[in-house]
Amino acid sequence: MTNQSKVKVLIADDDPITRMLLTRNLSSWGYLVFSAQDGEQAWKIVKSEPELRLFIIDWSMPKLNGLEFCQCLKNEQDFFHYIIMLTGKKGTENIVEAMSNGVDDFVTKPFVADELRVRLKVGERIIEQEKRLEFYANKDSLTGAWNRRMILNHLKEEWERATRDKSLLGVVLFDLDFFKNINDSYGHQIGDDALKVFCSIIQGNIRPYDKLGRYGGEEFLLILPNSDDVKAFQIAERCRKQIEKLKMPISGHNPITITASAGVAVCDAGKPSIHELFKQCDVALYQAKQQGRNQIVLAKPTGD
Ligand SMILES: Nc1nc2c(ncn2[C@@H]2O[C@H](COP(=O)(O)OP(=O)(O)OP(=O)(O)O)[C@@H](O)[C@H]2O)c(=O)[nH]1
Repeated sequence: MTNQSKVKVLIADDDPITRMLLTRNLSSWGYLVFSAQDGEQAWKIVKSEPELRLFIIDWSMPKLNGLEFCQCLKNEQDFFHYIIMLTGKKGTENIVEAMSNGVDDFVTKPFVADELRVRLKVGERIIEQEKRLEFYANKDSLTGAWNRRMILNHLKEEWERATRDKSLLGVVLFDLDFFKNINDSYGHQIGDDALKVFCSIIQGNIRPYDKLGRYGGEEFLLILPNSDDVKAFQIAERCRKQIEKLKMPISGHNPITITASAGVAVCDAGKPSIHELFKQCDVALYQAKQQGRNQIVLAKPTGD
C-alpha cells in the first residue's frame, strides 16, 4: 500500500511512550501516522494535512488540551472528523463531558491494542459514510462537479474574498454545443458520457483551488480565483481546444466530437457585483453561440 492510499491518523499525546506505542501499532495496521506532542502542534498538522479525519487525542496536554482541540476542529472545519479520546481519566462523568464536547469515542489508558484497532475501524466506517453523504449533498452525481447550490455558494465566497483582498476573480460559463443532437442521434447514455468527458477535460486543466460546477443540464460554471481576463480566457480556450480535439468512441458508430462555447467575465475587488458578473458571462456566452459556437467570448465590462 502506498502512503497516498493509506488512511491518515493524527495522534496527539504529551507522553512519548504512548506516542511510540500508538505509532508502532497504527503503522503495523496500515495507517499513515502523524504524531504531535501537544494540542498546538496537532492543530498545526491539521492545517497542513486537510485530508485528516481520524484522531486519537489525549485529554490533558500542554498548550491546547484535548477538549479544546476538539472544539477548534468542530468550529473551524465543516467536514466530519472522528475523534477517539485516549486518556488516563475514567468514569461516567468524564465520558459524558468528553462526548458532550465533540469526542466520538472514549478509551482509557493503558489501551488494549485489539480493542483500539476495532474502534478505529468503526471510525473509518463512519467517515466513509459521511464522505458519501457529503458527495451526494454537494456534488453532481453524474459528473462529480459541484452541484448548482454549491457552485453558487463557492461563487459567493470567492467574490467576497476577492472584495476583501482586493483581488481578481475570473468566471467562465460553458455550454456544450448542439447537445440535443447528441442525445437525439446516439441516445441519453452517450449524452451522459459526453458530459462526463467534458468535465474531466476541464478538471484536468484547472488548478486545485479553481472550482467547476454544474449550473444546469449542459451548462457549467468555472470559478478562477486570482485570474485576470487574459488568464481566464486562456484557461477557457485551452479547455475548448482539448474538447474539440477529443474523439469519443461509440460502439457501432464512428467516434464523435463535441464542442463547447463559453462566456468569460472578470471582477476586480468585488466590482462588478455577482449578479452583474453572471449577466456578463451569460451575454458573452450568448454571443459565442450567435457567432457560430465552439468559441470563447470575453465579456465587455458594462459597469455596475
Ligand atoms: N444526456 C443528457 N442530456 C441532458 C442532461 N441535461 C440536459 N440534457 C439535454 O441537453 C439538451 C440541451 O439542449 P438545448 O438547450 O436545446 O441546447 P443545445 O442542443 O446544446 O444547443 P446550443 O446550446 O444552442 O448549442 C437537451 O436535449 C437536454 O435534454 C443530462 O444530464 N444528460
